[in-house]
Amino acid sequence: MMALQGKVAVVTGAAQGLGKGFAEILLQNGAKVALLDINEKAGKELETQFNEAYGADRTHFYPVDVSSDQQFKDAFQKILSKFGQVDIFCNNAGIINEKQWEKTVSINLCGVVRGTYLALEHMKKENGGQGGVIVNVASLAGLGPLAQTPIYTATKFGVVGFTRALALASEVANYGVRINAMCPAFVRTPLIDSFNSEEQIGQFMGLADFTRSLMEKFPSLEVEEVSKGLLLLVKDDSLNGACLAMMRDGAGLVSFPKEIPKTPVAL
Ligand SMILES: NC(=O)C1=CN([C@@H]2O[C@H](COP(=O)(O)OP(=O)(O)OC[C@H]3O[C@@H](n4cnc5c(N)ncnc54)[C@H](O)[C@@H]3O)[C@@H](O)[C@H]2O)C=CC1
Ligand SMILES: CCCCCC(=O)/C=C/[C@H]1[C@H](O)CC(=O)[C@@H]1CCCCCCC(=O)O
Repeated sequence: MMALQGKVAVVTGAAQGLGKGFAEILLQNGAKVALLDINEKAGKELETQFNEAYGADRTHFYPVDVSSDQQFKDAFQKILSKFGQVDIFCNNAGIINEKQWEKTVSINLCGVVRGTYLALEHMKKENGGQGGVIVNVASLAGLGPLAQTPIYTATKFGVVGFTRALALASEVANYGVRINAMCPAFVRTPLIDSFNSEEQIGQFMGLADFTRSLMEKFPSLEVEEVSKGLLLLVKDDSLNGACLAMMRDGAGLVSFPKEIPKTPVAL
Protein backbone atom coordinates (compact mmCIF):
# COMPACT_ATOMS: atom_id res chain seq x y z
CA MET A 1 0.00 0.00 0.00
CA MET A 2 1.31 3.43 -0.95
CA ALA A 3 1.56 5.77 2.06
CA LEU A 4 0.42 9.32 1.28
CA GLN A 5 2.35 11.16 4.00
CA GLY A 6 4.66 13.70 2.31
CA LYS A 7 3.40 12.89 -1.20
CA VAL A 8 2.35 15.68 -3.56
CA ALA A 9 -0.90 15.39 -5.49
CA VAL A 10 -2.43 17.43 -8.31
CA VAL A 11 -6.21 17.46 -8.82
CA THR A 12 -7.86 19.17 -11.82
CA GLY A 13 -11.41 20.52 -11.58
CA ALA A 14 -10.76 20.75 -7.85
CA ALA A 15 -12.83 23.82 -6.95
CA GLN A 16 -16.11 21.93 -6.37
CA GLY A 17 -17.89 18.59 -6.70
CA LEU A 18 -15.82 15.42 -7.00
CA GLY A 19 -12.49 17.26 -7.40
CA LYS A 20 -12.99 19.03 -4.08
CA GLY A 21 -13.81 15.69 -2.41
CA PHE A 22 -10.73 14.04 -3.98
CA ALA A 23 -8.46 16.88 -2.82
CA GLU A 24 -9.88 16.66 0.69
CA ILE A 25 -9.45 12.90 1.11
CA LEU A 26 -5.84 13.18 -0.12
CA LEU A 27 -5.20 15.98 2.43
CA GLN A 28 -6.82 13.92 5.19
CA ASN A 29 -4.40 11.10 4.36
CA GLY A 30 -1.28 13.28 4.61
CA ALA A 31 -0.63 14.48 1.04
CA LYS A 32 -0.05 18.06 -0.07
CA VAL A 33 -2.46 19.01 -2.84
CA ALA A 34 -2.23 21.42 -5.79
CA LEU A 35 -5.75 22.49 -6.75
CA LEU A 36 -6.29 23.28 -10.46
CA ASP A 37 -9.49 24.78 -11.80
CA ILE A 38 -10.79 27.30 -14.32
CA ASN A 39 -12.94 28.88 -11.57
CA GLU A 40 -10.49 31.22 -9.87
CA LYS A 41 -12.82 32.59 -7.19
CA ALA A 42 -13.99 29.19 -5.94
CA GLY A 43 -10.44 27.80 -6.19
CA LYS A 44 -8.90 30.56 -4.06
CA GLU A 45 -11.66 30.26 -1.45
CA LEU A 46 -11.05 26.52 -1.25
CA GLU A 47 -7.29 27.04 -0.86
CA THR A 48 -7.96 29.27 2.19
CA GLN A 49 -10.47 26.80 3.63
CA PHE A 50 -8.13 23.79 3.21
CA ASN A 51 -5.06 25.58 4.55
CA GLU A 52 -7.06 26.53 7.66
CA ALA A 53 -8.34 22.99 8.13
CA TYR A 54 -5.21 20.99 7.26
CA GLY A 55 -2.29 23.36 7.95
CA ALA A 56 -0.71 26.34 6.22
CA ASP A 57 0.88 25.60 2.87
CA ARG A 58 -0.59 22.10 2.48
CA THR A 59 -2.62 23.37 -0.49
CA HIS A 60 -2.15 25.86 -3.29
CA PHE A 61 -4.61 26.89 -6.00
CA TYR A 62 -3.51 27.34 -9.63
CA PRO A 63 -5.97 28.84 -12.18
CA VAL A 64 -5.83 26.49 -15.17
CA ASP A 65 -8.06 25.76 -18.14
CA VAL A 66 -7.22 22.12 -18.97
CA SER A 67 -8.01 22.78 -22.63
CA SER A 68 -4.95 25.07 -22.76
CA ASP A 69 -1.59 23.34 -23.22
CA GLN A 70 0.32 26.43 -22.15
CA GLN A 71 -1.66 27.09 -18.95
CA PHE A 72 -1.31 23.44 -17.94
CA LYS A 73 2.48 23.40 -18.57
CA ASP A 74 3.06 26.72 -16.77
CA ALA A 75 1.09 25.55 -13.73
CA PHE A 76 2.96 22.22 -13.63
CA GLN A 77 6.30 24.08 -13.52
CA LYS A 78 5.01 26.32 -10.71
CA ILE A 79 3.84 23.23 -8.77
CA LEU A 80 7.29 21.65 -9.11
CA SER A 81 8.94 24.90 -7.94
CA LYS A 82 6.68 25.09 -4.89
CA PHE A 83 6.34 21.45 -3.85
CA GLY A 84 9.49 19.93 -5.45
CA GLN A 85 7.80 16.81 -6.87
CA VAL A 86 4.48 15.34 -8.09
CA ASP A 87 3.55 11.77 -7.05
CA ILE A 88 -0.21 11.62 -7.67
CA PHE A 89 -2.11 13.21 -10.56
CA CYS A 90 -5.90 13.10 -10.79
CA ASN A 91 -7.38 14.22 -14.12
CA ASN A 92 -10.89 15.04 -12.95
CA ALA A 93 -12.07 18.23 -14.74
CA GLY A 94 -15.01 17.52 -17.02
CA ILE A 95 -18.16 19.09 -18.43
CA ILE A 96 -21.36 18.05 -20.17
CA ASN A 97 -22.01 20.20 -23.23
CA GLU A 98 -23.47 18.46 -26.27
CA LYS A 99 -24.02 21.80 -28.06
CA GLN A 100 -20.39 22.94 -27.79
CA TRP A 101 -19.19 19.43 -28.46
CA GLU A 102 -15.65 20.27 -29.55
CA LYS A 103 -15.14 22.10 -26.24
CA THR A 104 -16.36 18.99 -24.43
CA VAL A 105 -13.84 16.81 -26.29
CA SER A 106 -11.06 19.33 -25.59
CA ILE A 107 -11.74 19.34 -21.84
CA ASN A 108 -12.93 15.78 -21.12
CA LEU A 109 -10.58 13.81 -23.38
CA CYS A 110 -7.76 16.10 -24.59
CA GLY A 111 -7.48 17.62 -21.08
CA VAL A 112 -6.95 14.14 -19.63
CA VAL A 113 -4.31 13.38 -22.27
CA ARG A 114 -2.52 16.71 -21.55
CA GLY A 115 -2.48 16.14 -17.79
CA THR A 116 -1.44 12.50 -18.10
CA TYR A 117 1.48 13.23 -20.45
CA LEU A 118 2.73 16.09 -18.26
CA ALA A 119 2.60 13.87 -15.18
CA LEU A 120 4.15 10.87 -16.97
CA GLU A 121 7.05 12.91 -18.31
CA HIS A 122 7.91 13.94 -14.75
CA MET A 123 7.21 10.60 -13.02
CA LYS A 124 8.68 8.09 -15.51
CA LYS A 125 11.70 6.20 -14.14
CA GLU A 126 13.50 6.33 -17.52
CA ASN A 127 13.49 10.15 -17.19
CA GLY A 128 14.96 9.93 -13.69
CA GLY A 129 11.49 10.27 -12.08
CA GLN A 130 10.38 8.61 -8.85
CA GLY A 131 7.30 6.85 -10.30
CA GLY A 132 3.78 7.64 -9.15
CA VAL A 133 0.12 7.13 -9.88
CA ILE A 134 -2.31 8.79 -12.28
CA VAL A 135 -6.09 8.47 -11.86
CA ASN A 136 -8.34 9.53 -14.74
CA VAL A 137 -11.98 10.26 -13.99
CA ALA A 138 -14.23 8.67 -16.61
CA SER A 139 -17.83 7.63 -15.80
CA LEU A 140 -20.13 4.64 -16.05
CA ALA A 141 -20.89 6.37 -19.36
CA GLY A 142 -17.35 5.29 -20.35
CA LEU A 143 -18.49 1.67 -20.15
CA GLY A 144 -22.03 1.86 -21.51
CA PRO A 145 -23.84 4.50 -23.59
CA LEU A 146 -25.78 7.40 -22.10
CA ALA A 147 -28.30 8.26 -24.84
CA GLN A 148 -28.77 11.91 -23.95
CA THR A 149 -25.05 12.69 -24.19
CA PRO A 150 -23.30 10.96 -27.14
CA ILE A 151 -20.30 13.31 -27.07
CA TYR A 152 -19.88 13.04 -23.28
CA THR A 153 -20.15 9.25 -23.69
CA ALA A 154 -17.52 9.28 -26.46
CA THR A 155 -15.08 11.28 -24.32
CA LYS A 156 -15.53 8.92 -21.37
CA PHE A 157 -15.05 5.80 -23.54
CA GLY A 158 -11.93 7.63 -24.78
CA VAL A 159 -10.67 8.17 -21.25
CA VAL A 160 -11.14 4.48 -20.43
CA GLY A 161 -9.36 3.34 -23.63
CA PHE A 162 -6.51 5.84 -23.22
CA THR A 163 -5.99 4.82 -19.59
CA ARG A 164 -5.94 1.10 -20.37
CA ALA A 165 -3.55 1.46 -23.32
CA LEU A 166 -1.14 3.68 -21.39
CA ALA A 167 -1.25 1.41 -18.34
CA LEU A 168 -0.23 -1.46 -20.61
CA ALA A 169 2.57 0.68 -22.09
CA SER A 170 3.74 1.48 -18.56
CA GLU A 171 3.77 -2.21 -17.66
CA VAL A 172 5.59 -3.31 -20.84
CA ALA A 173 8.12 -0.45 -20.84
CA ASN A 174 8.46 -0.34 -17.04
CA TYR A 175 7.67 3.36 -16.51
CA GLY A 176 7.14 2.77 -12.78
CA VAL A 177 3.85 4.66 -13.01
CA ARG A 178 0.38 3.21 -12.38
CA ILE A 179 -2.53 4.59 -14.42
CA ASN A 180 -6.13 3.82 -13.39
CA ALA A 181 -9.64 5.05 -14.21
CA MET A 182 -12.77 5.72 -12.16
CA CYS A 183 -16.23 5.05 -13.57
CA PRO A 184 -18.87 6.34 -11.16
CA ALA A 185 -22.62 6.33 -11.85
CA PHE A 186 -24.50 9.59 -11.15
CA VAL A 187 -22.99 11.61 -8.28
CA ARG A 188 -24.74 14.43 -6.40
CA THR A 189 -22.75 17.44 -7.75
CA PRO A 190 -23.68 20.54 -9.78
CA LEU A 191 -22.77 18.63 -12.99
CA ILE A 192 -25.96 16.57 -12.97
CA ASP A 193 -28.07 19.71 -13.41
CA SER A 194 -26.65 19.73 -16.97
CA PHE A 195 -29.06 16.94 -17.98
CA ASN A 196 -31.97 19.41 -17.58
CA SER A 197 -30.30 22.32 -19.35
CA GLU A 198 -31.17 23.03 -22.99
CA GLU A 199 -28.00 25.17 -23.16
CA GLN A 200 -25.91 22.07 -22.52
CA ILE A 201 -28.00 19.24 -23.94
CA GLY A 202 -29.35 20.92 -27.09
CA GLN A 203 -31.01 18.54 -29.57
CA PHE A 204 -31.15 15.71 -26.99
CA MET A 205 -33.40 17.56 -24.48
CA GLY A 206 -36.30 15.31 -25.56
CA LEU A 207 -34.49 12.42 -23.84
CA ALA A 208 -34.56 14.07 -20.39
CA ASP A 209 -37.21 11.64 -19.09
CA PHE A 210 -35.09 8.70 -20.27
CA THR A 211 -32.14 9.99 -18.21
CA ARG A 212 -34.44 10.58 -15.23
CA SER A 213 -35.49 6.92 -15.35
CA LEU A 214 -31.83 5.88 -15.48
CA MET A 215 -31.17 7.95 -12.39
CA GLU A 216 -33.78 5.83 -10.64
CA LYS A 217 -31.94 2.71 -11.77
CA PHE A 218 -28.58 4.20 -10.70
CA PRO A 219 -29.43 6.33 -7.62
CA SER A 220 -26.95 9.14 -7.03
CA LEU A 221 -23.77 8.53 -5.09
CA GLU A 222 -22.36 11.07 -2.65
CA VAL A 223 -18.97 12.72 -3.28
CA GLU A 224 -17.57 11.18 -0.07
CA GLU A 225 -18.32 7.63 -1.30
CA VAL A 226 -16.61 8.21 -4.65
CA SER A 227 -13.62 9.81 -2.90
CA LYS A 228 -12.99 6.50 -1.10
CA GLY A 229 -12.69 4.91 -4.55
CA LEU A 230 -10.00 7.40 -5.53
CA LEU A 231 -8.07 6.57 -2.38
CA LEU A 232 -8.19 2.86 -3.22
CA LEU A 233 -6.85 3.41 -6.75
CA VAL A 234 -4.08 5.67 -5.44
CA LYS A 235 -2.97 3.49 -2.53
CA ASP A 236 -3.22 -0.08 -3.86
CA ASP A 237 0.17 -0.75 -5.50
CA SER A 238 -1.20 -3.82 -7.29
CA LEU A 239 -3.62 -1.76 -9.42
CA ASN A 240 -2.53 -0.61 -12.88
CA GLY A 241 -4.98 -0.31 -15.78
CA ALA A 242 -7.87 -0.81 -13.35
CA CYS A 243 -11.32 0.70 -13.96
CA LEU A 244 -13.33 1.12 -10.79
CA ALA A 245 -17.08 1.07 -11.49
CA MET A 246 -19.05 2.67 -8.65
CA MET A 247 -22.78 2.41 -8.11
CA ARG A 248 -25.04 2.92 -5.11
CA ASP A 249 -25.27 -0.85 -4.55
CA GLY A 250 -21.50 -1.32 -4.58
CA ALA A 251 -18.20 -0.76 -6.32
CA GLY A 252 -16.10 -3.21 -8.32
CA LEU A 253 -13.11 -3.49 -10.62
CA VAL A 254 -14.38 -4.01 -14.18
CA SER A 255 -13.36 -7.30 -15.86
CA PHE A 256 -12.71 -6.70 -19.54
CA PRO A 257 -13.04 -9.72 -21.86
CA LYS A 258 -9.78 -11.31 -23.04
CA GLU A 259 -11.54 -12.30 -26.26
CA ILE A 260 -14.17 -10.31 -28.15
CA PRO A 261 -17.60 -11.80 -27.32
CA LYS A 262 -19.40 -12.05 -30.66
CA THR A 263 -22.41 -13.60 -32.36
CA PRO A 264 -21.23 -15.06 -35.68
CA VAL A 265 -22.80 -13.67 -38.86
CA ALA A 266 -22.65 -15.04 -42.42
CA LEU A 267 -20.84 -12.69 -44.83
N1 LIG B 1 -21.48 14.10 -11.18
C1 LIG B 1 -21.61 12.96 -11.81
O1 LIG B 1 -22.72 12.40 -11.89
C2 LIG B 1 -20.42 12.27 -12.43
C3 LIG B 1 -19.29 12.96 -12.77
N2 LIG B 1 -18.25 12.30 -13.39
C4 LIG B 1 -17.07 13.01 -13.79
O2 LIG B 1 -16.42 13.54 -12.65
C5 LIG B 1 -15.69 14.70 -13.01
C6 LIG B 1 -16.05 15.82 -12.05
O3 LIG B 1 -17.42 16.10 -12.20
P1 LIG B 1 -18.29 16.84 -11.09
O4 LIG B 1 -17.51 17.09 -9.88
O5 LIG B 1 -19.56 16.10 -11.02
O6 LIG B 1 -18.57 18.21 -11.86
P2 LIG B 1 -18.69 19.70 -11.33
O7 LIG B 1 -19.30 20.46 -12.45
O8 LIG B 1 -19.32 19.75 -10.00
O9 LIG B 1 -17.16 20.15 -11.14
C7 LIG B 1 -16.30 20.22 -12.24
C8 LIG B 1 -15.15 21.18 -11.92
O10 LIG B 1 -14.34 21.23 -13.10
C9 LIG B 1 -14.03 22.58 -13.37
N3 LIG B 1 -13.76 22.76 -14.79
C10 LIG B 1 -14.65 22.78 -15.81
N4 LIG B 1 -14.03 23.03 -16.97
C11 LIG B 1 -12.72 23.16 -16.68
C12 LIG B 1 -11.57 23.43 -17.45
N5 LIG B 1 -11.65 23.66 -18.78
N6 LIG B 1 -10.37 23.47 -16.85
C13 LIG B 1 -10.27 23.30 -15.50
N7 LIG B 1 -11.33 23.06 -14.72
C14 LIG B 1 -12.54 22.99 -15.29
C15 LIG B 1 -15.25 23.36 -12.91
O11 LIG B 1 -14.95 24.74 -12.70
C16 LIG B 1 -15.63 22.61 -11.65
O12 LIG B 1 -14.98 23.15 -10.53
C17 LIG B 1 -16.03 14.99 -14.47
O13 LIG B 1 -14.99 14.49 -15.29
C18 LIG B 1 -17.30 14.20 -14.69
O14 LIG B 1 -17.48 13.85 -16.02
C19 LIG B 1 -18.32 10.96 -13.62
C20 LIG B 1 -19.41 10.23 -13.30
C21 LIG B 1 -20.54 10.83 -12.66
C1 LIG C 1 -19.04 -3.10 -14.32
C2 LIG C 1 -19.87 -2.68 -15.17
C3 LIG C 1 -19.98 -1.90 -16.32
C4 LIG C 1 -21.35 -1.60 -16.49
C5 LIG C 1 -21.54 -0.49 -17.37
C6 LIG C 1 -22.90 -0.01 -17.21
O1 LIG C 1 -23.63 -0.47 -16.37
C7 LIG C 1 -23.28 1.02 -18.09
C8 LIG C 1 -24.46 1.52 -17.96
C9 LIG C 1 -24.94 2.52 -18.89
C10 LIG C 1 -25.99 1.88 -19.75
O2 LIG C 1 -25.45 1.50 -20.98
C11 LIG C 1 -27.00 2.92 -19.96
C12 LIG C 1 -26.62 4.00 -19.08
O3 LIG C 1 -27.10 5.08 -19.12
C13 LIG C 1 -25.55 3.64 -18.15
C14 LIG C 1 -24.63 4.76 -17.89
C15 LIG C 1 -25.06 5.64 -16.76
C16 LIG C 1 -24.12 6.77 -16.71
C17 LIG C 1 -24.11 7.58 -15.51
C18 LIG C 1 -23.07 8.63 -15.73
C19 LIG C 1 -23.31 9.89 -15.04
C20 LIG C 1 -22.29 10.97 -15.38
O4 LIG C 1 -21.20 10.71 -15.85
O5 LIG C 1 -22.62 12.12 -15.13
